[in-house]
Formats: sequence, C-alpha cells, structure tokens
Amino acid sequence: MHIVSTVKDMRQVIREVKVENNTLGFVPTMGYLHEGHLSLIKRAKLENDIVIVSIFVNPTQFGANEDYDIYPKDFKRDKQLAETAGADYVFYPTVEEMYPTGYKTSVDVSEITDRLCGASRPGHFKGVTTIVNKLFNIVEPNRAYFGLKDAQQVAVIQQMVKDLFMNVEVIPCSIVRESDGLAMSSRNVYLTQQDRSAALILSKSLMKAKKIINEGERDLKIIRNTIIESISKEAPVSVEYIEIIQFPSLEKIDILEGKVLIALAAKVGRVRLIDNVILEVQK
Ligand SMILES: Nc1ncnc2c1ncn2[C@@H]1O[C@H](COP(=O)(O)OP(=O)(O)OP(=O)(O)O)[C@@H](O)[C@H]1O
Ligand SMILES: CC(C)(CO)[C@@H](O)C(=O)[O-]
Ligand code: BAL
Repeated sequence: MHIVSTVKDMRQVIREVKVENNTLGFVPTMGYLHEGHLSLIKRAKLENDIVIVSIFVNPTQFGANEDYDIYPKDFKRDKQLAETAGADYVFYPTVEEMYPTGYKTSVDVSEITDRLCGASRPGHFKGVTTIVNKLFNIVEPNRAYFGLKDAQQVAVIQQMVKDLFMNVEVIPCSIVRESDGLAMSSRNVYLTQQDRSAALILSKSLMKAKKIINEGERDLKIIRNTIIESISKEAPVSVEYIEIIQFPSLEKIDILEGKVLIALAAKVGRVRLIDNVILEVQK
C-alpha cells in the first residue's frame, strides 16, 4: 500500500492506474479508522480493481465551537488497518494542500442541507460537499463508498453528484454497530465509561421504534414520542433532533409509507452522536 500526500502525486497515480482500464473505488474518511470504515474499504475492494482511501480531517465542515482541534488521530494505526482491509493507496494531504492560500470556491447543495445535522451544524454540509468535490476531482473514482450512519450526508452527496453531472456512482453502505448496538463512530472514543453505557439508548430507542412500526404502528407522533420517552429517561443524554422523513429525498412526511429514515442526533455528556434506521414501510 502506498501513501500519497500531494494532489500532483495522486493525479500521477490515477493516470497510471487508469491506463490499464482499472476501476477505482474511493473511500473518503477523516481517519481514526474503525470497523465501519473498514467495511467500506472491504466492499470497495470487492467491487473495484484499485481502492483509494483518503484520510483528511476537513476543517471547513467543523463549526467554530466543534471538535476540529481535538478530533482523534492515529495515522500509524490507520495505515495498518487500511492496508489489511484492502486499500491500495491512502491519500493523506495537509490542510494547505487541499485549501491553498487564496482558494475561493465552495460547493453548496441547498434545502436538504438546512435540516437535521445541517440545522444544528450551519455550514457543515457546504464543507462536506466542497471537500468531497475536490477529492472526486483528484481521484476521479468510478465508485465512492459512504456509510449510512451519516444518512443525510449520503443524500446530500447523491444530490450533488446528480445536479453537477458528476461521473461517479455513490454507493451507500450499511451501518456497522458494536455488538451491543452502538453505532461505530470515531467520536465514541471521547465517551467516558458511564456515557458509553448511556449512549446505548440511542440505538435501543431506534430499534424500539422499528419494532412498533413492524408490529403495525403508523402514527408518527406515537413513534416519535416512543423514542423521546425512552431517551429522556437516560441521563446524561439530551436529544438535538429526532426526524422521521422520506429517504433519500429527506422530505417531510404525513403518512408513514415507502422508504423512511428515522434519524437522531444527541449529546451524550459532551459528545455529539448520530444514529438512524431506514425502513421500507407498507401503508
Ligand atoms: N458505523 C459506521 N458504519 C458504516 N459506515 C460508517 C460508520 N461510521 C462511519 N462510517 C462512514 O465512514 C465514512 C467516514 O466517516 P468519518 O471518518 O467521519 O467517521 P465517523 O466514525 O463517522 O466519525 P464521526 O462519527 O466522528 O463523524 C463516512 O462515509 C461515514 O458514514
Ligand atoms: C465524507 C467526509 C470524509 C468528508 O470530509 C466526512 O464528512 C466523513 O468522514 O463522513
Ligand atoms: N462523519 C461526519 C463527519 C463530521 O462529523 O464532521
């Protein structure tokens, strides 16, 4: 596995691997890899000749009071994990490389970025779509793999790819969970032991909602309240949002039907976590 840190060198690699008509699978990450990331890399390896993983903590998607400065990092460990999972190249640029002095261009998807995480993290998705666009322009992948843990991110990137006629297939990948149900996240490392136990209520409440829907419940208020009630019993968890919406349009719904996303964000102690389930609901 090779580490590449400049745009120029990455482009040279892409030119070389494309000569032989290899297909390219791309997995963008912010590093501190876990089984969630590795599942994306493994899938990319199964479906493509060459797999490129990027590791870049993108400053423009963090708000001023967020955790950019303390975001967990362990490049040595990431390298080993990425290689074992099947990565051929890791693109590991500096902030200066991705945002050279004087850059002026951003990419912004409207409307669907105003809700859910976009409402609580203003400017977040503009940072995400800008960096993903830059990365796509450098790597020129055939397929790009994104986790459904960030379901809104998947919807936003699909919209960007469609609107800008980008020549890449976005592949949404299932959420990988710890054995007790907690969605894997690099930020789980911030949780104290007590908060780690409390955080379990997020996946548990989503599973409870899924269960009552499977048993026939269709009242959106009842479903939402079921989630809120179970979470509110669990200190120190405070809900930021719970949304039941259509996926991937992220449109509001009055009737529970079709592909439905139940997404939530919550603070567990000082750590902000997200989780969701996507259900296919018959009326
Ligand atoms: N548990 C998971 N299952 C599947 N994919 C995941 C999981 N966690 C992250 N991913 C995906 O990995 C890619 C890189 O995500 P990122 O590096 O931000 O990791 P993360 O664990 O989501 O970090 P954080 O939760 O701190 O934002 C994204 O497409 C994300 O959706
Ligand atoms: C897609 C991404 C790598 C862009 O920085 C990031 O938002 C993430 O890790 O999900
Ligand atoms: N996985 C989303 C990256 C972020 O929280 O900024």
